[in-house]
Parts: sequence; C-alpha cells; structure tokens
Amino acid sequence: MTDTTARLLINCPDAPGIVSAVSSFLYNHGANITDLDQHATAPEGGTYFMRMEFQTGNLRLSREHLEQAFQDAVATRYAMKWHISYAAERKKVGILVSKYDHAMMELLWRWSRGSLPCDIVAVVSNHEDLRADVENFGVPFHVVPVTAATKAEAEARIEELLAGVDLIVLARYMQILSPEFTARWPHRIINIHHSFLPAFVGANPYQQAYDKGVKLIGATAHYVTADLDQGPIIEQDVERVSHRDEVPTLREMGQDVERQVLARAVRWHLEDRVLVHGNKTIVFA
Ligand SMILES: Nc1nc2c(c(=O)[nH]1)N[C@@H](CN(C=O)c1ccc(C(=O)N[C@@H](CCC(=O)O)C(=O)O)cc1)CN2
Repeated sequence: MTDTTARLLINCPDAPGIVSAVSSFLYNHGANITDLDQHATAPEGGTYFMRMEFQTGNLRLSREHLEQAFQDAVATRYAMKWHISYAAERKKVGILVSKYDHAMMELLWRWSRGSLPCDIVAVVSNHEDLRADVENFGVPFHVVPVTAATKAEAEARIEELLAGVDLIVLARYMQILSPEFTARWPHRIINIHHSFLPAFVGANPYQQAYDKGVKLIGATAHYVTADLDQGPIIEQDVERVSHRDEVPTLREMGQDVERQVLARAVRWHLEDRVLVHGNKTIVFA
C-alpha cells in the first residue's frame, strides 16, 4: 500500500496564528493531520519551527496546486521558508567509508531489513577492504583512492558516482572533504565522529580520550561543513569507561555507540525530523 504521508517543514519569524493558519489550510484541502511538532526560539520575536505530518489520500487537489495554494494563502503572509516532502519518494543515499566497517554495516543491515527508509545507491571507499561486505548486500562498491595531490579529482569522481543522491553519509570516512565539496552539499552530508564533541575533534579521539583519563566516551553525528567536526550536531550518546580500559577497549565500546548514534541521525534526517538553525539543529524525534 502506498505511503500517503507528507511532511511539511516550516521556519519563519514567530507570530501568533501560525498553527491555526497551517492546520486550517490543510483541513480545508482534505488533508488529515497525523503529527505536529513545533519550537519557538523565544517567548516572542524569535524564530518559529514546525514539522507537520499529514495524509494526502483525500486531498482535493494535486501536489503542485496544493503547494502553490499554500504559498499564496499562508507562506507569503508569514514569510515562511518551507518544504513538503512525501514519504513515498524515498531519499537516495550514498555512503563514504574507509576501512572501519561497523558504522557502514549498521546502515546496510538496517536498510536491508527495511528499517532505514531510503535507497542506498552506492558505497564509495578510498580502500578496497570492504568490497565483499558491501556487495553481499547487493550494493555497488566503488574505490576512489585519495591523496593530498589528487583530492580534487577524487572528489569529482565521488560526486559522479553519487550523482542524484539526496544524502551522503560519512561512515568513518577518514578523508577531509574540501570546502568546495561541502559547500555543494549544505546539510546533506552526515558524519559520525567518534567522540562526544566538542571534545577530541580530529583524528584519533580514542587515544586523546585515553590520554585525558575520561570517564565517559561518546559519539557524535553531525552535518559536515568545511570546518572539521564543527558542523550542526544531530545526535550524540555516551558510554561509561574507567581506568581499567585501554584504547582498544575504548574503541570497541565506542564503536557500538557510533553505530547507534549514526543510525538514529540518518533515520531522523530521512524522516525530515532535523531542522537547522545557525550551527545548531532542532530534532523533532
Ligand atoms: N570537511 C569535512 N570533512 C570531513 C569531516 C568534517 O567534519 N568536515 N569529518 C571527517 C571525519 N573525521 C572525524 O570524524 C576525520 C577524518 C579524518 C581526519 C584526518 O585528519 N585524516 C587524515 C588527513 C586526511 C586528509 O587530509 O584528507 C589524517 O589522519 O591525517 C580527521 C577527522 C571526514 N571528513
């Protein structure tokens, strides 16, 4: 049966009457509202965010006419930035990976069981190691080696292989993407960083954590920007550790956290539950 769910995402200057205007508009056009979440950044004069889920099975007009009518009747009045997505139009996802398999395997496993609502179109790696693991899921695997001298050409090849995807996931991809690349994919690249940011940015965070004698390790899923590990945080989690745990143990414990954190972040993005406000997110989970 076709999923008739649509998701309306809105951000605009806060004002009285927004919920009434949006809900009345959808009701008057035959939509059944099935979920609503909202957030205002201040009691008055702030920025307003809404995620409204509605069913389109009894709409009395086409999507195109609905969207034009919404712009004319509501969005213009409230100076809204808005977007409607349709659950039946599954997002296309490309995964970048290096040699660690755990984060990528979590996504492929969940996708293969139908619990990650997307189409994984390809995995691209800068190493050959994970080919068999990926092809066992029936997903194309491509190798694009990267060096400092060949980064521009390598990134062009990556974008060629991932042409048409809606989201790129860095599943422990250990190459820093150029500012030019990240600028072409605003809030459409998710990285899993293996620390509880903002602690321990960059390479080798488990060694950094061990050297600091932390009692918590963690993982952070964030949108990727030109600034390494500084993008808007989507999801985080932590795990207790102690003086008895050496770096290999920290890494093994941390990888379980990484997998869960990345999977939640990707699913929330696919379900249009993540809105970005400056360098922060609002997650309507
Ligand atoms: N533009 C961005 N690219 C990437 C980000 C990001 O936030 N912005 N996250 C990294 C993932 N990552 C940590 O989560 C990470 C990966 C690699 C390194 C690193 O220093 N790697 C090499 C250098 C590679 C290169 O110059 O391209 C090294 O170990 O020396 C740090 C952090 C993915 N990309």
